[in-house]
Amino acid sequence: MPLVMILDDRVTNRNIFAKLAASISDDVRVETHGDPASALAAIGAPLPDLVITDYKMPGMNGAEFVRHFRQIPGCEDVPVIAITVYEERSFRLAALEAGATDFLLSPVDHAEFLTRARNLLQMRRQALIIKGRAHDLERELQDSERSRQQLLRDSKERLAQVIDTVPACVSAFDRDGACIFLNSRAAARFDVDAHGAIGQRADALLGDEMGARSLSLDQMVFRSGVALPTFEEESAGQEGGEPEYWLTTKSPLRDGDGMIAAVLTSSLDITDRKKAERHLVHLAHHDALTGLPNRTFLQDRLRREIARARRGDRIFALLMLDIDRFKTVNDALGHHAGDALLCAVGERLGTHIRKKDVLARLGGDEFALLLSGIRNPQDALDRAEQILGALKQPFTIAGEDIVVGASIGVVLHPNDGDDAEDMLKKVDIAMYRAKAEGRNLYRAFDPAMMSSARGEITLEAELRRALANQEFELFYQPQIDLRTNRIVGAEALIRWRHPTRGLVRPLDFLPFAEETGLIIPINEWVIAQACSEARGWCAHGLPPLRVAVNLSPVQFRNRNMVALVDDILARTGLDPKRLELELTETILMHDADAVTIELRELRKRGVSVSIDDFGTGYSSLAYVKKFPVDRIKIDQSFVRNLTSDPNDAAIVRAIVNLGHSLGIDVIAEGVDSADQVEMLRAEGCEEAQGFLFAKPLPVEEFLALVQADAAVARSA
Ligand SMILES: Nc1nc2c(ncn2[C@@H]2O[C@@H]3COP(=O)(O)O[C@H]4[C@@H](O)[C@H](n5cnc6c(=O)[nH]c(N)nc65)O[C@@H]4COP(=O)(O)O[C@H]3[C@H]2O)c(=O)[nH]1
Repeated sequence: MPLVMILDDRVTNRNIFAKLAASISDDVRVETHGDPASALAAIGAPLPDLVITDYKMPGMNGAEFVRHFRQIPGCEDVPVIAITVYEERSFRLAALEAGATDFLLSPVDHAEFLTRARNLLQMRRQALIIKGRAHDLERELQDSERSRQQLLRDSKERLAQVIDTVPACVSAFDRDGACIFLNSRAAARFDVDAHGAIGQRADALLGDEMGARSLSLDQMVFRSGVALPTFEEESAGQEGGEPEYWLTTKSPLRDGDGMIAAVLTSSLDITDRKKAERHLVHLAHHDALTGLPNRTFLQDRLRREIARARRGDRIFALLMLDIDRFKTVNDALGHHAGDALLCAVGERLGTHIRKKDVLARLGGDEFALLLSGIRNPQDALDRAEQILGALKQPFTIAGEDIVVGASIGVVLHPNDGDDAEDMLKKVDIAMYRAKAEGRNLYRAFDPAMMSSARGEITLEAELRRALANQEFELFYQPQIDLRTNRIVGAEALIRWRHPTRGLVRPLDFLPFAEETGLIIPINEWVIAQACSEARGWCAHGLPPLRVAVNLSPVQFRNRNMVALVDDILARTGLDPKRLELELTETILMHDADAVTIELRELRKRGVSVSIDDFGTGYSSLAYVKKFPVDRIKIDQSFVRNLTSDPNDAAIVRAIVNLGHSLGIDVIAEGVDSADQVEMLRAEGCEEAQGFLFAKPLPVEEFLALVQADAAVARSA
């Protein structure tokens, strides 16, 4: 039953390590100690098979503890893992010299802890078997009546036979450094003949470096008379191949007089295990899609960076970034394109980091950058600016040029936090703020952001309450026929009359509603309310105006739109011809065939369909042919500079011509000047909507405007 001894002055660590060690196998026994002195005092039969000790402890550090431990009979070759936050060579050397077998860096990665501990326990078991066999042989040597010379020759042969059965390279060298035997594995490893090797020196057999190391360690055994603790060593691979790893034990071999005749070295090839261990550790720390470090890796490096920064006056920064419009690309071009975009973003970010920085993918479209050793806070902001610039350049994905951009949050250590979780939370808040403030920008964390971040947590609850308490209302923005100058329809635009914040605009809560799925009930309310109000307008003696409502991609994906619209039209009694659904290109591109079927059904009922924000999405202009639509809405970004930018004028002309060639009407949105109207009219654009005519208006004001318009029409 293997015994694992845990030594750590912190009770939390002790408990965690004890639990981990106990999970290695059912028969493992675990003993914990809080201070080195009591751990040393408690050592007796049975001896521990593995010791895991903290390095920094009050009273005695890890190196001193190991030194004392090694002096206890039987503990010379018990494997010891030292846990240290120090990566510096000097600490490692001190612990190695004192006899530690291996290291783990604090904070300890659980997967790494388990693999190391499991391997060392297994090695220990094998080492004990080898030791037992060597011991038997030694006894035979001592008991034998034959002459010492004869005895040595016989025993060498027997030793070779026994040792040949051991799954390790085993060799013995005498005091002069000459080989007295090699087992067959060692002979094969060193590419020599086992008999021909007898009498040769270690450096001739093992190569200069390994040979010299082996000889000097043998001398230590000759001098001390005790076995060396098991240690790991690395050797150059055969024929210049990958390096090989060994777990080596060296113990004295005594003759009949009790004199040390030779040193027995057994080396177990652990190369495959090392590789498997590294692979496992790699998998646990990397993202499968991009191959970049993952969140676990980042957290680990962040903790180390904090520990290191505490000891010096270093500052470092953590940047978290989220790809703007990633969801749109994913929805429009599919998951493969989304994956390709993430890999391309990862690669581009990779060209902007230095060797000591860490670039990680945290999941979804979120990446993080740990910038270590920056000189001042401005450095971090400059780097954020550079990254924004780099990500603004288009990516070519699936043959399309895609422009994305990013929102970046920045936190600094020690100013913004002194523990990893806290820093991650704050950088997330800063990034969220960058997103909320318009995307494609960076924001450094500011404590004032904490209160608004908490506000966002309650936003979901508030939106639910708003639905239940009917805090939403619809404003209407008139749509004008440019040929007659009459109001022919209106776009319904949602507003939230918040009990304390006043009137909230849609872009301040709709993106959040999209993320949480609350957009579905909200939009259902919008369609029902718009249909119900429009149905009532005729009672005011108004002409049968068209009413347009915006649909969200989420809503189209999750709902049977035909059934929903049928139900609302039946309930409100609105003539289907008066309802228009505004869709974005994203909705059309996603699952185009299914959307087309639904749109055909809706149009059969008389409902009309328009494409909103036309020209801003990914579809080529010709793509619109595929879809059953009645109207294209030219995005306001093209209308804004229509009279000053020839490119925008050309785009508007192309859209109008396209519409006409397909028999589709065109409406321009965001029209706010008479010059724009003139140009649109000259191009043949049928309708317009914008502040020039009216802003979105509360329903009563809108009705008053339409009544006035109708009066003008009557008097004309
Ligand atoms: N600068 C300028 N702006 C003009 C002008 N004319 C109209 N606008 C604004 O442009 C937006 C037009 O609506 P949209 O493109 O569908 O863009 C809408 C739409 O995408 C979304 N939205 C509004 N209501 C709903 C809704 O009920 N459901 C869904 N799914 N989305 C909605 O929110 C967006 C913003 O709505 P609003 O804030 O009401 O902003 C409106 C409107 O006030 C102009 O001449 N100049």
